[in-house]
Amino acid sequence: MTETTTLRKETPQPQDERVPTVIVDGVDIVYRVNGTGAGRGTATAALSRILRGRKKVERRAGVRKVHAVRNVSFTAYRGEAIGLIGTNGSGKSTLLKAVAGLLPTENGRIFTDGQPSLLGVNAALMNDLTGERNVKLGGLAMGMSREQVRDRYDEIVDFSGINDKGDFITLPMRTYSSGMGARLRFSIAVAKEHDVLLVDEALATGDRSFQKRSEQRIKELRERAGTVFLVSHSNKSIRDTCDRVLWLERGELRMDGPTEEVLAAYEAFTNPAKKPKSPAPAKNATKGT
Ligand SMILES: Nc1ncnc2c1ncn2[C@@H]1O[C@H](COP(=O)(O)OP(=O)(O)OP(=O)(O)O)[C@@H](O)[C@H]1O
Repeated sequence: MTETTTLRKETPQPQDERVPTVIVDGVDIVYRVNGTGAGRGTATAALSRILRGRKKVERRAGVRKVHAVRNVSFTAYRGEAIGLIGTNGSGKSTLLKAVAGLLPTENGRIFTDGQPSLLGVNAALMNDLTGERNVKLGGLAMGMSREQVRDRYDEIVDFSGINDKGDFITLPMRTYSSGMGARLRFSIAVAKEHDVLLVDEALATGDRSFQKRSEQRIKELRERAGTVFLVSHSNKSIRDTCDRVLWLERGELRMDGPTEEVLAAYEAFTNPAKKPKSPAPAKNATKGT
């Protein structure tokens, strides 16, 4: 189970002492996918899963396991912006959801300081309500008071740029393009200060000027002592926003270090043609992945 606990030390620490905000300790995450076993999806099958041992039921029902995150450990500190990179299906979103407390861990533990907030491009706003109603309800849902929402409303709408091309904020969200919807979700989420903010690809959806504003906002959030995690396939966004990068591949943590160092290794991995010239590998050498 994901645990939330206070990590601040009781005794006063020197100013430059780093304060851990997220500790991920030997974490494995496994999805279970129902296969072709009889009765799958029925109420009876669900009841029998509860009543019988998990392993036996899994075998009978043809449950397949997907081991999405494997023995991952790291510590994040207050004030850090950490990029999560890796090829498709490497476990980035899964790890982020687990840090947010939305997925249980199979092994290992996750400790967080404060309540992490996960901002994904699919974060739920209500399509039939106007942008205006969504800003208000979204703000309240994040724990802002009515006054705070009222005070910040114009700022949120301006930041989103939704009204740049006309009065769209009073139209239902279903009339927005996917980029506009993502921008509004991001703008609502960053209106509040977060202890730990988890951003899943949100930056990649906006246009360049929105990306610039988002990067600036992430920097401000960091300066106000939060920790930001950013999952992105845009190496440029990661470079512009993060000072540390975790590289996941096939669920394993391949590298954890300064942005430039990790990105250089990742770029060499994803685009070997660009690798700096090195001596030709010996014939029959095993290819690493
Ligand atoms: N709900 C799910 N049920 C079963 N398997 C899942 C589920 N979600 C993800 N997976 C599997 O877990 C693995 C990691 O997926 P995840 O979405 O975390 O990767 P990712 O690095 O975020 O990928 P991408 O860059 O494509 O968004 C993949 O093999 C994927 O198929």
